[in-house]
Amino acid sequence: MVSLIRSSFAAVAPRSEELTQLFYGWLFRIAPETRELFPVTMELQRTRLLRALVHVVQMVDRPDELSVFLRQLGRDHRKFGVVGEHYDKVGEALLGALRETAGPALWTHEVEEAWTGAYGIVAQAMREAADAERGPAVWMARVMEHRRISQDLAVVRVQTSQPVPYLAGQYVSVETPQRPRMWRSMSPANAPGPDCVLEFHVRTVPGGWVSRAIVSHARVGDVWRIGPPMGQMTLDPRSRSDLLMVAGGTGLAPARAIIEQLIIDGTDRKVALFVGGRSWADLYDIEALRRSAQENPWLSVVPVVEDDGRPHGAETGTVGEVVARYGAWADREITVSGSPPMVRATVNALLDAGTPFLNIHYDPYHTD
Ligand SMILES: NC(=O)C1=CN([C@@H]2O[C@H](COP(=O)(O)OP(=O)(O)OC[C@H]3O[C@@H](n4cnc5c(N)ncnc54)[C@H](O)[C@@H]3O)[C@@H](O)[C@H]2O)C=CC1
Repeated sequence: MVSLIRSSFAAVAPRSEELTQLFYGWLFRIAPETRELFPVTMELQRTRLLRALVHVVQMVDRPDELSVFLRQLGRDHRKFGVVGEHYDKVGEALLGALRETAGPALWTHEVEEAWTGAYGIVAQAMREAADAERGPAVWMARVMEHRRISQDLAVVRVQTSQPVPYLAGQYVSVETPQRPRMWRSMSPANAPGPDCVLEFHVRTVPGGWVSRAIVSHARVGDVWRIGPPMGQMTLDPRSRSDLLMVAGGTGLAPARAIIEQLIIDGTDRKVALFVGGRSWADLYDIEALRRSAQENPWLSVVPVVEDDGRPHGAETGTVGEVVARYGAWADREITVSGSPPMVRATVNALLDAGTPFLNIHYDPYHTD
């Protein structure tokens, strides 16, 4: 089943635009009521289905991780008001769109059976997790601070009335009043605490409807909706290994949350944090990080910039290149967070340096 899914998906992937248009067209035809679950403009939404599909296909031979991801996704979809029968309609639309995009030569009976079986497993895992969940589908959060760090970057702190049950390093989805129904992933930059405060670091991304609205227009008093925690880039409570964290830009947020958690736990694990920016000005939190390294001898912080950073004591290059120059870090548990190209480049540089793949943790994280 795995190889049939992979090979047929590889064949339709170059026509992803056609596939997603067909899928949504099909879905809204057979289940018109689902249209109102999506934003008014579908432009950005289209790529999201495909990304989720790619992610599932990539993990299909790693059932444990896939199952955690699907259960989180199922719980997350409760916030949309997704109900059981929507899963059947989505399956029908997905298979129909795949069949039409693939064409009869590729879409054999065996391929159809493989996809039907795989979709059944995915939908069942999501539904079961959603049905079993007793906690809230969303948390209401009030913006209590909006600090504009630069033209394109803001730090926003929100407070929920109930604790959001996340672990340091995880991310949540967020919806703001400026952009209804446009949910975006964001990693809290702080460890969970009794004050129910979550801190987010938001940089405007090109064409970023939500990120620009947050940086420029979010106000104290706004009420955001927060979805349940997602992601597997968390501390393994059984592990005693030292850590290496590689963070690019605002990908610093989850690394910062993990460091805060280690401080709370009174760790004795050594932690090396490589924090990258394109230029020195991008390393918006470097002073606080350096102070933290002075106070906590187990923490070392290495700033990395792409342009010549020597005057500031920064290393030069992309953060992945620089970290791999130090060797394989084979005895460390490793987290990588940042833009998808940065994560890809960093993981590849580490693998080339000889790092065991299983030591590297990262999440499928997109902000658009
Ligand atoms: N859990 C996670 O993984 C999180 C990810 N993010 C993501 O992090 C990103 C941060 O973006 P910005 O702050 O604009 O930082 P940025 O895109 O300017 O990247 C800064 C760092 O990443 C490296 N980098 C960027 N593109 C690269 C490439 N193609 N190959 C190799 N290295 C590359 C740069 O050399 C620099 O060290 C956003 O895409 C955001 O969605 C943010 C929070 C959490």
